[in-house]
Amino acid sequence: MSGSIDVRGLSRTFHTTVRRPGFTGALRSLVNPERVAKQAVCDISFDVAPGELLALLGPNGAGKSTTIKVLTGILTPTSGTARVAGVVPYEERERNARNIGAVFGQRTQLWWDLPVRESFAILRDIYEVPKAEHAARLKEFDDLLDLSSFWDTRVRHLSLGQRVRSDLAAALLHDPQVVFLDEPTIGMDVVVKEQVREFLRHQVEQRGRTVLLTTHDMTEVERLAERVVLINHGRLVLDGSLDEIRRRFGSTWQVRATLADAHTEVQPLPGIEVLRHEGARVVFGPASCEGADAPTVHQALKAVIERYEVTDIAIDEADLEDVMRAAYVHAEAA
Ligand SMILES: Nc1ncnc2c1ncn2[C@@H]1O[C@H](COP(=O)(O)OP(=O)(O)OP(=O)(O)O)[C@@H](O)[C@H]1O
Repeated sequence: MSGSIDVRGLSRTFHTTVRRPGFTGALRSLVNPERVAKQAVCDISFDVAPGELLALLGPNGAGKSTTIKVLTGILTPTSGTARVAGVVPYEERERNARNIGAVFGQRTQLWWDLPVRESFAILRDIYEVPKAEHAARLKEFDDLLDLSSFWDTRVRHLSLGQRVRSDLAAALLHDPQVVFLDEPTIGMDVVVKEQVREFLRHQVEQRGRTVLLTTHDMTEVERLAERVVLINHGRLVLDGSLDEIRRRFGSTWQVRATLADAHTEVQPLPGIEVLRHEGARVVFGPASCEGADAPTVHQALKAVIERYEVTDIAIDEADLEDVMRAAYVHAEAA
């Protein structure tokens, strides 16, 4: 389907040669190489609807980049299938390249020794974008990303933030339906990060582009994504909206209460534990971080106020960083 991503039972194994230590080890490795298999992605399935922004999350080495490399046609899967805008990326790389744009935050697809604007012109010719359309799009991107202040500079002299903004523009100049972004704002300052996020929001909300994003930045996830897919050790462990994930793993709240009478005997409440108790100060938390019975922070607040006479009460809600940490811990234990 136009603009959609469809991944079914995708697996990718890498075979590498282990280098034995020392000089004799190196010689033995040369004569009798020891091969090990690493399953980077294992039987994952998910889809992204046209016009949706999905965040693909997971700890280091989880298999996110490998997945993106398959979807951009750089890698062939060991088994399973992938379709991007109706095209099998690793079978029809050129056709896929016309439908997609990709930014790998750590690398550039621009010509190192050319000024940015010349790289844009080369890409215009490669993708056969009409001149007027190219100029109009460049103007639109300049308004959002402030490119003209540095687009006559050679790529090798750009700062990281300038380079990634240029890469983003370059990836989208041929107006692809699907955009892959692998840690696009890594190492950027907060102002540039926000500029890039605003640009991406525009691409999704105004231009209806489909975006698959990997990031370790939870603020980015919170600002941009409605749905996330979490992978761990190459396996998909979670696929849901941010709201669902918060409901499931976000019960790491604490309710801090000051009791009117410091001698009150404090007992746990249904689904609520006493985490700390010193004189009049009591900290309550969820008895379990999962399950349908775990009370929400608001239910806990109500329960504490109904049960105890308090002179002061405050809540600390879990932020997305805590929620994802709980989800990772759950994935690790599964
Ligand atoms: N070309 C390769 N050859 C051998 N192993 C590889 C290759 N590429 C990736 N791997 C391994 O596959 C696993 C998944 O790597 P991948 O780069 O997909 O993870 P990631 O989720 O993107 O991690 P990060 O968040 O650190 O970027 C890792 O264990 C990695 O070492």
